[in-house]
Amino acid sequence: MLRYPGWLLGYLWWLLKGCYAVARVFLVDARVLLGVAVKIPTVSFSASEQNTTALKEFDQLLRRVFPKIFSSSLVQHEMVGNYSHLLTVPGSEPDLEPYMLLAHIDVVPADEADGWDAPPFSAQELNGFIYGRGTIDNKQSVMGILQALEYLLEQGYTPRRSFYIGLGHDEEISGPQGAVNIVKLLKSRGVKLLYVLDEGLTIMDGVVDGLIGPGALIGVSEKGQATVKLSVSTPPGHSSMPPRESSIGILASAVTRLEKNRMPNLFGHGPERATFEHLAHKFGWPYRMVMSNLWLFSSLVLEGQPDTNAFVRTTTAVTMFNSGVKINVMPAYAEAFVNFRIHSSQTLQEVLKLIKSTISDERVKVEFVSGFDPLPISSYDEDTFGYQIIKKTVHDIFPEVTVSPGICVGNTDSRHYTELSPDIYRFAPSWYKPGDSARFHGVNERISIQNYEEIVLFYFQLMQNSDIRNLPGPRT
Ligand SMILES: CCCCCCCC/C=C\CCCCCCCC(=O)NCC(=O)O
Ligand SMILES: [Zn+2]
Ligand SMILES: [Zn+2]
Repeated sequence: MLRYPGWLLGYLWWLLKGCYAVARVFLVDARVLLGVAVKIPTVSFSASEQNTTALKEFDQLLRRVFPKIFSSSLVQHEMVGNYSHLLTVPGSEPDLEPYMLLAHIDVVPADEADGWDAPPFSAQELNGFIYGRGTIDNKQSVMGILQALEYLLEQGYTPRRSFYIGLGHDEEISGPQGAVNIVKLLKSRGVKLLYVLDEGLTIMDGVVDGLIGPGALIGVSEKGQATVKLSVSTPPGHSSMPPRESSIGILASAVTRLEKNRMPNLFGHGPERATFEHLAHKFGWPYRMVMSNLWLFSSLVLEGQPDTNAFVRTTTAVTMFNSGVKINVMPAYAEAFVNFRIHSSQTLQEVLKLIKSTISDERVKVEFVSGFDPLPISSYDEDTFGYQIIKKTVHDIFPEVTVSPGICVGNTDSRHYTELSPDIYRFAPSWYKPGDSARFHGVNERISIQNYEEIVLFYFQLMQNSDIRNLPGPRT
C-alpha cells in the first residue's frame, strides 16, 4: 500500500477544503438558495394546521446550505417549539449588550389559481424577479441573515458584540410556539437585548404622492389588533315566505355600517407624525406647502390608498362571512369576523366600544375573539444605538435613501420581545413600489434578484456595524 507523509495529506486536505470554500462562494449563488427555500411550502394554514413536513425539510435545508454556521464551534444552535431556530453567536467582548435579529420561516397559503404569473412555490425567475410565497414575507430575511453570517464565518469573523438570531416557524399564526418559547428561554437565561430587528416596513419608492426619492421607514412600533365575531340568529323557514330581513341581511347591514363609518383619522397623534417630519424636506411643490398643514395632507394624500390609509387610522377588515345551508331555506344563523388593526393612539378597549356603538343593533351579537393594544414606541433619537445602527447600515447600502421612523401596519414576532428590550424595530430592506401592497399575502409575491443581494449585504454590514462599542459622539 502506498504511504504518504502526513504533511502531504494535510496539505491536500487543506487544498481540497479551500477549493470547496471558493466553489461554494462562487458557484452556489445566494439567490439559488433563496429559490430552494421558497420551493418548500412551509405554510401555516390556520392556528391549528401547519405543514410540519415542510418545516422539517426546511430545517434540513438550513443545515445543508449553511455548513459553516451549523458546524461552527462559535455558533450555538437550538431548536425551539420543535421547528423554530435560536442561534447564539457569542462576542469576544461579553460586556457589550447583545442584540437580536428575527425573521420567520412560515408563510401564508397561496393558490396559483388566484392569478399568479408563476406557481407560488416555484421560485421561478421572471424579468429579474424571483416569484414565490415568502420572497418578501419573510424568507428573504431568513436566508439573508443566515447567508450574511455564513459569509462572515467563512472570512474567519468573530463578533465583538454577542448576538442572537431567532427564526420563528409560526409567525403567521401569532407565534405561540416559536417566538413565545424563544422569549421564555432567553428570559430564563437572564438575557437583555440592546435592540431587536424584525421584519416590517420597507424602502418605499413612489408610493406617497409628492415624496421625491425613496424612503426607508423603520417601524418603531406596530399596530394593535382586535378581532370580533358578529352573529345574528333568526328563525329558519321557507324561502317562499321570507321575513322583511334575514339573518344575512341584518348582519350585512352591520358589516356595511362598520365599513362605511371608518375609525377616525388619527394622523398626528402617533409616530406617523414623526415619519412626515423626517421626510418633509423630500417633498416637492405643491406638496411641501400642504405638508405644513399635516392634517390636510393626511386626508388629501394618505387616506386614498389602502397602504397609506393604514398609516393614519385603525383599519376595519371584514375577513370571513358564513351563512346559509340551502337556496330555499331561510338561514337560522349568520356570522362574520372583522379584524381591526389599531392605530398607536387608540386602545383595544376604545376600539371595542366604538365597534359596538357603530353597529348599534341589539340583534347583532358582538363577541371579542382576540386582540392586544398597539405596541410601545421604541426610541429613534440621536443617542439610540439600535435605531442609529440600522439607519447607518441603510445608508451604507442605499446611499440615496432617506431614513425615517414609521409604524408597522402588520404584526410581527417581535411583539413578544417587549420584556427583553425597549428598542424593537421592524424593517427589512425590500423595495416597495406602487402595486406592491397587493403582493403581501396576495398574488405575485416577488423580489428582484438585485434586491435580494442588497438584503444579504445589509445584514452582512449590520452585523459588523453593530460591533461598535458606542455611537460616535455628538457632532460639533
Ligand atoms: C408613508 C406612508 C407609508 C405607507 C405605509 C404602508 C407600508 C406597508 C409596507 C409594508 C407592508 C408591511 C407588512 C408588515 C409585515 C407583516 C407581517 C405579517 O404578515 N404579520 C401577520 C399579520 O399582521 O397578520
Ligand atoms: Zn411576515
Ligand atoms: Zn405575513
